[in-house]
This record gives sequence, C-alpha cells and structure tokens, in this order.
Amino acid sequence: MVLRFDNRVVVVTGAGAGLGREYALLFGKRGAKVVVNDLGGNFHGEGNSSRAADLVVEEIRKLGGTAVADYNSVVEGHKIIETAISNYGRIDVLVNNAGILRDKSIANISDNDWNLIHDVHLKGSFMTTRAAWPYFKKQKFGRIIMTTSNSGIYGNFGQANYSAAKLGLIGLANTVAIEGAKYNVHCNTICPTAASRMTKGILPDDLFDEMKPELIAPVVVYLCHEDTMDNGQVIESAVGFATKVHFVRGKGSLIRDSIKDVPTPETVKAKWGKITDMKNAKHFNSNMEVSSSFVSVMDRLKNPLPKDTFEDTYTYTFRDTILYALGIGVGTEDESNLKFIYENHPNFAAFPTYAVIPSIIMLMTSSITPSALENFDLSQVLHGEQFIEIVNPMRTEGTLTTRGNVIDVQQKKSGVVVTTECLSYDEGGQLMTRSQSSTFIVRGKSNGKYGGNPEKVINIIPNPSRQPDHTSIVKTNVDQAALYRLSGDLNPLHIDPNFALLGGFNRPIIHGLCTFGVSVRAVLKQYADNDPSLFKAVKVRFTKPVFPGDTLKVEMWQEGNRIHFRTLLAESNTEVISGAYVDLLNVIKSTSTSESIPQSSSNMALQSDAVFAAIKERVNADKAKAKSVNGVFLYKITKDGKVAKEWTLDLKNAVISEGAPSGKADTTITIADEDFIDIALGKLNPQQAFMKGKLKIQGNIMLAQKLSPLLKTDAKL
Ligand SMILES: CCCCCCC[C@@H](O)CC(=O)SCCNC(=O)CCNC(=O)[C@H](O)C(C)(C)COP(=O)(O)OP(=O)(O)OC[C@H]1O[C@@H](n2cnc3c(N)ncnc32)[C@H](O)[C@@H]1OP(=O)(O)O
Repeated sequence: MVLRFDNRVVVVTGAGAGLGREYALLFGKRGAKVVVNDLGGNFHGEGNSSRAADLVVEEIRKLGGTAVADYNSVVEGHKIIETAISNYGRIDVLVNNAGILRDKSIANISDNDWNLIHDVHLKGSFMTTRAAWPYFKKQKFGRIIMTTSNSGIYGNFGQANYSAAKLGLIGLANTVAIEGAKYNVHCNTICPTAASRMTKGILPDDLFDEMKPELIAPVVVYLCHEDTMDNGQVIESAVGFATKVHFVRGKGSLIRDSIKDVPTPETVKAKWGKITDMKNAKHFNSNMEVSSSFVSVMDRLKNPLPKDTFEDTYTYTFRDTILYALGIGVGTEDESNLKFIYENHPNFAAFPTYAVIPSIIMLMTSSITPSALENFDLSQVLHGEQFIEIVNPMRTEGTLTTRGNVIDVQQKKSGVVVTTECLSYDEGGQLMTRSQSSTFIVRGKSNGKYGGNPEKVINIIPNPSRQPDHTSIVKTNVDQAALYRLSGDLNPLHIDPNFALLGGFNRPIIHGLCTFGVSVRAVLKQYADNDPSLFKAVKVRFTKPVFPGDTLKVEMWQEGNRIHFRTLLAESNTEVISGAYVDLLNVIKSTSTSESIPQSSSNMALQSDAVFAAIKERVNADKAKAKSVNGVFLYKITKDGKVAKEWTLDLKNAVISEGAPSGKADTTITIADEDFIDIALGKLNPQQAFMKGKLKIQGNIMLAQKLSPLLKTDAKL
C-alpha cells in the first residue's frame, strides 16, 4: 500500500537544502501540504535569505504538490507553527531538521559558539515542538522527528558543542515520546549521515558522493505516517541502509555485601570486571524498569546470600535449547526428535537434560569449586558424577537464577571429589531444577574449608545383575565436543589437543555431560517414547573418558518407573557411565525391536551394522548361490584405516558371524564403512568400487564377483 499524506500538514525545518529539502519534496509528492522552513543563512548560522525556502516551494509546486515558505529561525519556533496554522489550519507532522555547525576544539569554543549550536539544534527543536503540542494533543495525532548524529552518540573531535546538543536531542525525544504516547503523538529520532554542506570536508570524497540525502528521506517519511506506531525510537540511516540504535545496560555487580556495608574504592576495584562486563547486557525500555531493578538489588542487600552460597543468573532462548539438543546428537532422522530442534513444532520443548546447563555454567564461571581446594588448574578437573531432578519443566526460553553450595568434599588417594548442589529458580522464584555435580580433581587437595557429608550426596545404584532388558547403540560424531561446548562448558580439554595432553589424554575428550545427554536420549526414546514431560531425574557416574567419534552402547534395565542404565564403549566394552538411572513419571515402552537408535550425521557404523544384518538374511535366504564358496572375510574399516570389525562370511553354511574365522578364508574383502553402505544401497557398483581401489580384494576375484549380488540389498536403512 502506498503511504500517503493527503490532508496532512507537514512542517520541515531547515528544508532549503540537503536532508530537509529531500524530506519536503517527498512529503509533497505523497500529498502533504508542506511548510518549507529555512532561514536561508550559511551553515555557520550566519546571514539569512528567503531564496532557499522559495526554491524548494517552487519545486514542490512544479511536481503538483502544495507548499508554503517560512523564513523564521527555529528559536522562534512558534512563528513557524503559526505559518502552518495560518495557511492550512492545522499541523500533523513536525520534522526538526534545521542545524548548523561551529566546529572547534574545546579550548577554542566561545560562549557564542556553544550557545548558538544549542539554540539552533536543541532549543530550536524544543521551541517548535512546544508550539505544535496543543494542536497535536487536541487532534489526538502528531508525528515529531528529532535529528541526532553519530557525533552525539560517539563523540567527534572538534564538535563538543554539536555532540552535546545532538545527544541532548535523544533525551528530549525520549521524554516527548513518553508525554505524547497517550495522545497518539509520537516522537522518533533520525540519526542520518548524508552529504550536505555541513558534512562536506568531513567525510572522504568517495563516501561523500554516495551519501545521498534522498536515500534517507523515505525513512523519515515512513516514521511520520499515521500507521507507523513506533515511538521513542532512534533510527540511523545512510547510503540506503537503516537500523535501530539503543542503549544497553550490563548485568552489573553489587559493590557491597549487605545493607550494613559501605562500598569503598577498593570494593569497586575488586568488582570492576563484573561492573564493566557487557556479555549479558540488556536494553531497558523505561526509567521505571531501571528503578525497579534496584528493588531486587535492595532485596539482595537486605537478605544477603547465606555464607558460602554462590549465585548466577542464566538467560537463554530457543536457540540455546536447540543448540544443546544438537550438541547431544539429536538429529532430524527421527521425526520424534523434531520437537527438540524445531522452534515451530507444536510440542517444541527443551531436551530435559538441558536443565543441567545453568548449574554447570555457574560451576564453570564462579569460584564455588575452587573455594574447597588448594591450588589446582583446569587440566586436573574431570566431571565425576551428575544428578538432576526436574521440579518444574524447563521452558524454551527464560532467565534462571541458580544458587549453589559445596555439600561434600572427599579426599581420595588419586584426587579430591567436590560435590556441589545447585537450585535453579525461574523469574517468579519458582524452583525449577535441583542438581548435584561432583568434580574429580586429579591429584587435587582439599583446603579443609568444608567437611565431608557423604549422606547429602545422591548415590549411584549398581545395575541389576541380569542381562539388560534393552541395548541401544549410538555413534557420537567426531565433532560432538566441538558442537556441545557451545552450550557453555568451554573447557579447552574438549577441543584443544595441547590442553588435552596436559590432562593426560592423547586427544580432546567429550564432555561428561555430552555423554550423559546422549545416554539419556537412548533411555527417553526406549522407555518414554521421546516424551520430555515424562522425565523426572537422572544420576550418573563418569568412570572412563569418551572420545569424539566413539560408538556408545547404552544398556538398560526397567524396574518400575526407574530405568537403570550403564554406558559402554561399543568397540571395547569399557564402561564409561556406571551405576546410572533415569526416573520417569511413567513408562511407555518403545515398540522398536531394533538394537539401535539412529544418530545424526556420522552414523556410518550403525548403518553398516544394519547392512550386515540384511546381508546375513540374504545369505540365509539364498543358500544355493552360496554353496560353492568356502569362506570370505569382510573387514569393516574406519575412515582412518583401522579395522573396526571383522566378519566371517561362511558361504558353504550360509552364515555370517562376527569375528575372524579359525580357518583360512578363500578371499578377503576390505572396504570402508561409507563405501560399503553405498554398495549396499546400490549407489556404487562393487566392480566400480574395485576399479576405483575402494574395495580391496585379496584372493579369488572371481569369487568376489560371485559375491556381488549378495552385497546388493534392499534393506531399509
Ligand atoms: C571448576 C569447574 C567444575 C566443572 C566440572 C566439569 C568440567 C568438564 O568440562 C569436565 C569434563 O566433562 S571431563 C569428562 C567426563 N569425565 C570423565 O571422563 C571422567 C571419567 N572418570 C575417570 O577417568 C575416573 O573415574 C577418575 C579419574 C575420575 C577416577 O579414577 P581413579 O583415580 O582410578 O579412581 P578409582 O580408583 O576408580 O576410585 C578412587 C575413589 O574415587 C571414587 N571415584 C571414582 N570415580 C569417581 C567419579 N567419577 N566420581 C566420583 N568419585 C569417583 C571411587 O569411589 C573411589 O572412592 P573410595 O576410595 O572412597 O572407594
């Protein structure tokens, strides 16, 4: 829809040239009756003439518009508004654009230079606004534009007078916006950078040429339309670009511990890092909002945190919950995962173990764990155990306040275990999550500050002795830790090979909490149909490190609503999570009989397991084809060339079995995971694979060719 200004009366100050002229022309073209104000002086504010305004009026009229000239100074703003009223009987839009420069460095600015600049920019805008105000208020409509400058926002050498006045205009606009809001009188501020007689010589020539004022006019005209409801905005525009500008305020810091204390320069110095930290800076919409933030400051001063309690706030959005889900391997291959990674899904939810993130960030960024220890460094720190209980489900965005204490310190032979308990509350003070984290500091020593309270620590529970009721196989991605760390645990142990060496690992290891999330995924899928609302609590112990790319085997036992589990490295059967359990509110058994749950992207091993199973079936079904051959080894190899698994294809008996055969095989075929899958899917012909050197055959090539049809399978992967 074309934005029109028919029957609207628009006053533009300083409209004889530059930006003002472009505004006036565009308003004129859009049907407005325009008062073209210009004193006709030079850009230092000297002299006057009616010529500049008259020329623009003429231009508007030539274009078929309606306009009248006004030659008054903005300092006598009432006279300009009077021109609108006497000619057209009303005023709807006021664009305060007039301005001059008196650039000098501070020592050289005379009183007159200072006053004149303030009179034209700041006082002039006030005078016109005050004069138009009764008309706006009466008709319950008005649109006002103030003009600021980046020189005001950021400062500029030689423009102290101008910068002060220009930033003053933002203050003026903010209050005008508040006072006018209930009468539909809106005031916004434009921050233009345009080529004009004022900016010639200040901007580089090539930039100056592209800074056409007509590129800014549409922004101002849009802001003044009756349908535009924005009020109190600062909009910057230049070279065909526009953006909103606003102030932000840091999270800040208390500089005294209680209402009885008095801050000192030393306490300010001690807190300076936090005072100036803008990481979680926020925009406030009103003075009132800022004042109410002091209520919680007062509350904290009157009720200081109990001794040795640490506190942190954590703000997150849907992007953070999705990033976390991706970090623990939630992927699109399983449609029931979409609710964790697609914000428009009707059941969009945070994966339940996301609840651990606020407390882990608190542990990583505060001195809670160090407060229990003698000197140590991060390379000694391993995650030992983790418990979380969902008291109220995490939302997909919000701010949580987490309070934590050290509850137990146990000196062991090989190190010290510090257990902390954290409670996370939402904005309304409602308890959302309870968590306990045990940190194992290898070779660490307690400083004796806290005692041992093992009874406060929620224990792991040995797994039932029977065979697991269900096993899921999940392959982690080689980049799993690199992705997971973006959820907040930036410990270099998980990304920096040199740092990992310091910790005694030959390459970076996966975060304990990532393995934890991957394992809980398997449990939630198998016993809760991937429904996050059924998740109540989880406890794990990390017993061995996991490396990115490892395949995990999650063994599970159901005992009522408690699912005991342990996680092993699939290749070596080494236990990496032990004595673990998930408490569910209700169990919904998965109907899947598969041994595995799909894993996003790097799921080659998993897929090829399924392919082998399909081949096995095929061999069994096609004994006739198989009977002439003695035996074949199939080696499945990983990308780096290591043999991951060996299979024996005993064609005489039509059996495929895991592991190398005892006797000598006729032929050995070595093939990489991804090529094997491509062949099995029919995307790659075995002969072609052989020619390209992807499929290595030792022994009887004829035999291998006989095998080709067997490698083709229509298994659903
Ligand atoms: C400051 C900020 C905090 C932030 C926290 C987290 C930051 C993250 O970025 C760090 C990570 O994610 S690290 C990755 C995940 N964790 C791991 O890989 C650790 C795996 N575990 C191990 O290597 C060993 O169990 C190991 C090395 C932990 C212990 O092995 P051993 O020394 O061989 O111990 P062992 O002989 O088995 O047992 C000795 C005593 O210690 C207890 N214990 C063992 N494992 C434990 C564990 N994981 N947690 C807690 N206690 C544990 C044993 O019960 C035993 O106790 P006792 O002597 O009383 O019988």
